[in-house]
Amino acid sequence: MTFDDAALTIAASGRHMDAKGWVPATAGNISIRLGPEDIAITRSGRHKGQMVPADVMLVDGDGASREAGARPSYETLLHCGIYRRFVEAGAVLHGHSIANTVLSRRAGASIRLAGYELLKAFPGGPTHDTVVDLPVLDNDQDIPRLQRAVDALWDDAPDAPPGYVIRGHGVYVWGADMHAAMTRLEALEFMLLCHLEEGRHSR
Ligand SMILES: CSCCC(=O)C(=O)COP(=O)(O)O
Ligand SMILES: [Zn+2]
Repeated sequence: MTFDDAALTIAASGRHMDAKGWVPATAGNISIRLGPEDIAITRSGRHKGQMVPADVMLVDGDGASREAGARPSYETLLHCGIYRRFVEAGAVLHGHSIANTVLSRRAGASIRLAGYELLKAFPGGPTHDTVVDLPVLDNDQDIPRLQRAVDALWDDAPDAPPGYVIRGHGVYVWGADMHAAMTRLEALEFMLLCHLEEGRHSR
């Protein structure tokens, strides 16, 4: 994929996430891996509902800007961490939905999703009859330190699902390409909303 194609895809994905209500204010960031050392990613502080291709820039595999003076997403190192760990990851999405924010504030170390048909969007077999324990990490403004915590989690749980939540902050999800990542994010946000609603009605 060329950088121009990636920028178009990322801009369209940002507008889609905004239409869903998952990226309020300037929340969220989005990337596509173009090669071993090239990642197209959203610039910091852009509103995802108004995204155009010029809101996307290039960084290297360590998150360093390839454009003099340009500022990539503050959370770029979290994207790099996913690409470094998972060779199959081709696109990463990060959003701040009400469901992932509220649920993560109440959760312990994970949010258990079980019995949902849409669990098929996650690895583990072509059935709803699986359980996904979505990891929840404490929020941290020190992004290198936060990435170290994510790496420690993956070291301990090599079968962790292709997503995690940062408490009171937002969700990270990835897939082989943008279509796969967005399908997974849509499935996950649907299940989290169901989980939230169930909690509300069982009180
Ligand atoms: C206003 S949201 C706070 C920052 C954040 O969590 C986020 O997702 C957006 O940061 P970026 O630097 O990618 O714009
Ligand atoms: Zn964020």
